[in-house]
Parts: sequence; C-alpha cells; structure tokens
Amino acid sequence: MLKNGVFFFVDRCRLFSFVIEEEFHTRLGIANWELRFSNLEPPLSGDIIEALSQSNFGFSTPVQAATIPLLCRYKDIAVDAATGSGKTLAFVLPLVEILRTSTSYPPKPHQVMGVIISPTRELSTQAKR
Ligand SMILES: Nc1ncnc2c1ncn2[C@@H]1O[C@H](COP(=O)(O)OP(=O)(O)OP(=O)(O)O)[C@@H](O)[C@H]1O
Repeated sequence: MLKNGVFFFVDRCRLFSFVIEEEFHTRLGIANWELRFSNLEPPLSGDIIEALSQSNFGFSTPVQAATIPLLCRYKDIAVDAATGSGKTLAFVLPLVEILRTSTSYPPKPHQVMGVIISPTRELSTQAKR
C-alpha cells in the first residue's frame, strides 16, 4: 500500500510492481505530491501540455504522476485508486500521446485507433467527456 492509499497490481511480474512503488515514493518525496505535467518523463507533447495548461491542469495528481510515465512507456498496469483521484486522465493522456505518435496518425475518417472498455454507462460517459 502506498502513502496515499493507492494500490498497484502490476502487469506481468511481481518485481515490476516493486519498481513502481519505489519510484512513486521517491517522487512523493521530491515533489511533495505534486508534479508538473511538463516535468513527466517521458515528456508529453507540447500541445498536450498546452491544452492541460489552458484547462488549468498544471500539476498531475499522485495517481497520474505514478502511471502516465509507465503507460507512455507501453507498460501494462492495473490501478485501484479512490474516486476522484484522477484515474480518467491517467489513462486518457497516455492514450492520446501514444496515438499521436503512431504511424497511422492522423486517423482516417471513422478509423478506430483505441478502445476504452468501461463496466458501466456512467463511466463510459465520463471517459467520453
Ligand atoms: N491533474 C489534475 N488537476 C486538476 N484537476 C484534475 C486533475 N486530474 C483530474 N482532475 C479533475 O478531478 C476530477 C476527478 O477526476 P476523475 O473523474 O478523472 O477521477 P477518477 O479517479 O477517474 O474518478 P472515478 O473513480 O469516479 O472514475 C475531475 O473533475 C477532473 O477534471
């Protein structure tokens, strides 16, 4: 269990989940729970940072700081975190980042480039927004 109550159950091997926890604790110590989106590694695209900034989203939440860099490195992860902790942006931002750098970007009309599976209509609506 991490300091903020977020649990990580991570992909193909148990060792990898330790790496995430260590990294996350280190980040908490350095950045005091707040990391600028523009400081995440690997870096997000400039226009994504700009769009976040225009929405007054300058700092990532802890769950975003822990997961966005891993997802942008194509790691498979599962996260269980509190309601309202910012999980939606945590998976949407890497998805957009990866799609934008994919060879088939920009997409053709009606081309499916990603799939988000939600267990309820409410969550689907939230992800769409
Ligand atoms: N980095 C951020 N800075 C400021 N606000 C944020 C940030 N990330 C998310 N938010 C806002 O926090 C609120 C909750 O985020 P979100 O709905 O993604 O949480 P969640 O963990 O997915 O919640 P749920 O468990 O209900 O699906 C939303 O209004 C969202 O716009």
